[in-house]
Amino acid sequence: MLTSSNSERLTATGVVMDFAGLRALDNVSLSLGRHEIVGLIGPNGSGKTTLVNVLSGALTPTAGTVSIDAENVTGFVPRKISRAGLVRTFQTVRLFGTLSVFENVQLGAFGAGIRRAQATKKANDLLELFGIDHLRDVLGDSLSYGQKRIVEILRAIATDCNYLLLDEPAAGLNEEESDKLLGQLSDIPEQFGCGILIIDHDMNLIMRLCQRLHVLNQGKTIAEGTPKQVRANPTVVEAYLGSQGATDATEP
Ligand SMILES: Nc1ncnc2c1ncn2[C@@H]1O[C@H](COP(=O)(O)OP(=O)(O)OP(=O)(O)O)[C@@H](O)[C@H]1O
Repeated sequence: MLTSSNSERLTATGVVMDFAGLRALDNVSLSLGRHEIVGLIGPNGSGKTTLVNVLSGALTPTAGTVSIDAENVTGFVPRKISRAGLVRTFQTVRLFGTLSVFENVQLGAFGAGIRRAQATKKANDLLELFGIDHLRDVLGDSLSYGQKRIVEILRAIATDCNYLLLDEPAAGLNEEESDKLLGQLSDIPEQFGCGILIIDHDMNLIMRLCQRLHVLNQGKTIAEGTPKQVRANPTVVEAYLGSQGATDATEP
């Protein structure tokens, strides 16, 4: 695994997020390099999506800072955050249903200010690389759920982002689709210099895909480490994984 210098990292430091009396995030610090995949896991309501919302500019934290490549971007609106190199996907897929797969991916590049010729090449290359060239002219609305997920991810990569936040990309996928997604995601950091922060409840996917895990419970970080370390952590097993998850999930 390549390592990123400090100036090439997404970093959250001491993030606090309060919602009218509820502390959804309590002093959370996390960092992501451009050449790694980090998993953000924890039980329902532990603050995972809130943290992604803070990182991507949808929420301004009550306290703490977010920086991208050493630039303090705390409180920046999502558009400015994406210009700084961070793009996210959502729990519910947001594709343009009446546009083709190719057009959806190309639009991602246009949105980032990439010119037509280069955007077209980029979309063509990505469809080929991810083995969905045959779906090029299929409309977004006609895709299977798993196909929509991957097109959404390609649309994000087409922006030339350096940090990709994926919120439950495997939700609703069957085992075969989830395995396919694993293969498609695992090369992205090395191939595109784009680090991935992934939230998912599919522990089989998370444990095999991620180099590091960050575990939240009730808004607090309860563990950080490799999948192996996290799986062996009794606090995490008690709060989230349970004995079933701890033994079922495998890593390479
Ligand atoms: N906009 C909001 N207003 C008030 N409370 C909120 C808001 N967004 C989140 N919360 C609360 O903050 C806490 C953390 O929620 P969050 O959605 O971040 O958890 P999560 O770990 O992503 O959960 P899940 O795995 O179910 O998606 C929850 O108690 C939730 O109800």
